[in-house]
Amino acid sequence: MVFTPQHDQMDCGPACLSMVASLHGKKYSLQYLREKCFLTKDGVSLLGISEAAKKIGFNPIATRLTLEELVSLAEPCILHWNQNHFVVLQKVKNQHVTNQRTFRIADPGFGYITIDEGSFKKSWLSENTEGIALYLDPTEQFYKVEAIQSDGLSIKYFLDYLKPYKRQILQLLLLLLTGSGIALLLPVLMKNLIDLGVSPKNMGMVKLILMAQLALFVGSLTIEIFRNWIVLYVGARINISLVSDFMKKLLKLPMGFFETKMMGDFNQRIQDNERIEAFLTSQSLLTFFSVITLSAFLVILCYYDLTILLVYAVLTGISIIWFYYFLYKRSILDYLRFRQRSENQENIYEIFSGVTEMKLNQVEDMKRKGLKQNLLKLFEINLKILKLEQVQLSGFEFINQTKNIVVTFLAATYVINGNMSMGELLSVSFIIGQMNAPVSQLVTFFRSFQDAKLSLERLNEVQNHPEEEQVDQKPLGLTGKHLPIGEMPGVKLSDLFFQYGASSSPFVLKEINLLFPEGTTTAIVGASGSGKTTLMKLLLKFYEPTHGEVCFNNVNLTMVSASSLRRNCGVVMQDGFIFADTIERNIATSDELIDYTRLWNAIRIANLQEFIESLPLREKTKVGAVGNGISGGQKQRLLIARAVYKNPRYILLDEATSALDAANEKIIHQNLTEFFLGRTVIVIAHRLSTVKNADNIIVLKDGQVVEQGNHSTLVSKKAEYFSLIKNQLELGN
Ligand SMILES: Nc1ncnc2c1ncn2[C@@H]1O[C@H](COP(=O)(O)OP(=O)(O)OP(=O)(O)O)[C@@H](O)[C@H]1O
Repeated sequence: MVFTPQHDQMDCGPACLSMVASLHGKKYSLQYLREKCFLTKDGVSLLGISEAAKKIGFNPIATRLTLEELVSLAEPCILHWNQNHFVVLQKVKNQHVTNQRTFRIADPGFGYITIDEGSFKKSWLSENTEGIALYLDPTEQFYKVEAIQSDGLSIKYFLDYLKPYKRQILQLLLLLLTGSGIALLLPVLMKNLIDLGVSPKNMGMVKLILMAQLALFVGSLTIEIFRNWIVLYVGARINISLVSDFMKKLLKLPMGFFETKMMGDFNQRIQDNERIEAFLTSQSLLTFFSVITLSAFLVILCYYDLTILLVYAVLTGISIIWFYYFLYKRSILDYLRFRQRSENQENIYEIFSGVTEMKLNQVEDMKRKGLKQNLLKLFEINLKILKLEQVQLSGFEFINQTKNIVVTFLAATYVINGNMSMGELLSVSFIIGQMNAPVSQLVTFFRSFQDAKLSLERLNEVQNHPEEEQVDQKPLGLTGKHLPIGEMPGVKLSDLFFQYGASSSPFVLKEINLLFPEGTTTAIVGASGSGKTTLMKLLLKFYEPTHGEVCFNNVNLTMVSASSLRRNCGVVMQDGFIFADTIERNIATSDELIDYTRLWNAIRIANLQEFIESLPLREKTKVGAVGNGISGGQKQRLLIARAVYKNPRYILLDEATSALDAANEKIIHQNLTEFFLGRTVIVIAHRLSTVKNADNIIVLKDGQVVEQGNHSTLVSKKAEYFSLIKNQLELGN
C-alpha cells in the first residue's frame, strides 16, 4: 500500500480511498478523489467516500461490526476513527509471545502506526461494542478505468525563482567552497604544528602555524557572516515573490475551493512556500557542501589509514540505525501526542469561541476541568516521550564517543608502533570531531526532503486547480441588443436544478424557470432553508447549476467572466464582511481613488450621515477587526452603502435590512426605491414592508417556485404567499 498523506484537515476520506486503491495497484491523485468525494468544510461522509469509490470501480460495503467480526474478516478496510476521522486498517497481527493483538493503521494525518487493542477500541468503537468499517471490493471496471493522476508541480517551478539571484548564488557557492577549503586546511595545520613545530621544538614554526590558524579562523568567521547575509537576503526576496504569486493564483480560484478549506489549511500553504524556499536556499546548498567536506575528510582519513576509515564508517552506520530505530519506536507516542494535542486545541478553541454561552449557562468549571484532564494526559505522554528520547540520545552519544575512543586507540597504537606521527594522530581526532556536523546535516536533509515533497504536493493542488476565469469567457453584455425578437431582456433561469455535494444529496433548487426582467424589482420570499440564498449565489456564479442554465440577456453565465459579472452587481449578503479599514475604504472598495460625490451619495442613501458625523474622525474612522465595534444595523447600512457606491446595473440584497429599526428601514427604503429606478433588483426578505412594492414576488418552497405575482394578486389567491405573510411577514389576519 502506498501511504497517502492528507493535505488538509478535511482530506482524510479521499486519502484513505487513494491508499486502498493503491493496494489494488492504482494510484489516484488526491485532488481527483477529493472532487469525487464532494468534500465540504465538515470533511467527507462515509456516503461521499462510497460514492467516489463506486465511480472508480469499487463495490463499497459500509457496515457496523464488532471487534471480533472485524478481526475475522481480516481484510484492509477504511475505519471511522474517533467519530471525526478516517483511517485505513491494514492488518491485524497476533503477537505470539504476549498473545495480544496489534492493529496496523495508516492514518493519513500522521503515518503508519501499530497500536494495541485498548487504543484501537477507544478510537474505533462508536457504540460500546460496534464500530463502522467500509470495505471496498474492486470490480472489473476498477481495473479497466485508467487512474487519474495530477500533473506534478516540478521543483523546476521553484528553481525559476532562483534565476534573478544568479550572482548572489554564485557568491554563495564561492564562499561555501572557500569555507570547505578552510575546514580541510585546519587538520593539516594541526598536524604540522605538532610534527614541524612542537616535536622538533621549533618556536618560529609554532608561531607561524598559529598565525596561519588565526588567519583561517578570521577567514571562516567572515565567510559565515557573508553567507548568512546572502542566504537571508535571497531567501527573504524569493519568499516574498513566492507568497505573492501564490496569493495571486489562490485568489483566482472559484468559491468552491475555499468552501472546503479551513483557515489552518491556508496558513499551512504559506508555510509550505517558506519550507520549499528554505529547502532550496539553505538546506540543499548546505547539504551539498556537507557532502563535499565529508568526502574530502574521508579521503584524508583513507590516506592516513583504511582501518580507521572503516571503523569510523561502521560505527557511524550503527549510530544512524540506532537513531532511526528510536524514531520508529517513538512513532506510537508521537501519534498519541498528535491526537491529544488536536483535542486540546479544540477544547481551547471551544472555550474562547463559546465564552458568552459558557458564562450564561455556568459551564466554565466543567469545561475548565475537561481541559485540565486533557492537559494531564498530554503531560503523561510527554513524560514517556522524554524517557524514550533520553535513551535515544544517550545511546547515540555513547556510540559516538565509542567511535572517538576506538579511532583514537587505533591511531595511538600506530603512533606507538611508529606508523603514524603525533601530528597525524591529533589531525585524525580533529577530523572525526568535525565530521559529526556534516553527517547530521545529511540525516536531517533526508527528513526535510520528505517534508518538502509533501509541501510541493499541497502547493501543486493550488497551482493545478482550474481558475474561475477562463480565457474564452466574455465580459458581461450590458445591452439586450442581440436578443431574439420577442424575448425580454433580463436574467433568465431555465430548467435549473441545483444540489450541494454528492449526487445522492437532495436538490436544494428544483425545476426553476424564472425571468427577472431588466429594470424591474423582484422579491424572493420563502421559509428558512427554501433555497433563496442559494439561488442568489447561482446568479453571482459562486456555483454552477447541476442542470439547466442561467442567462444574462440570453448569454449563458458559463460564458461570462465572473469578475465582470460581479463588477456590475451591487450585493449585500446575509453574512457580509466589514474589512479592518476606514469607513470610506469599506464603502469605496471598488475604486482605488475614492469618488467623494458618490461616497456621500451612498452614505446618504444608506442613512449613515448622522452616525459618521458623530465620529471624531468621520469617514476616516477605522472599523472592523482593528477599529470601533459597530452595531448589526450599522454594519448592514455600511454594506448597503458599499453596494450603492458601486453604482451597479444589478442589485442583489439578501436580508439587507433585517437588523434595522423601523425608522431607519423606512428612510433607507425610500432612498433605495429612488436608487433602484432603471436597475434590475432582486431582494430576498422576510419583512412585508420590503417586499410588497416589488414588481414581482416569487415564492420558493422546498427549492421550487410555488407562486409568483405582485402583492395584491398573491394576497387575493390566499395560498402560499398569504400564509407566509400571515405566519412570517408580521401581518395579522
Ligand atoms: N454550503 C452548503 N453546503 C451544503 N448545503 C447547504 C449549503 N448552503 C446551504 N445549504 C442547504 O441548502 C438549503 C437552502 O439553503 P439557503 O441558505 O439557500 O436557504 P434560505 O432560503 O436562504 O434560508 P434562510 O432564509 O434561512 O437564509 C438548506 O437546506 C441548507 O441547509
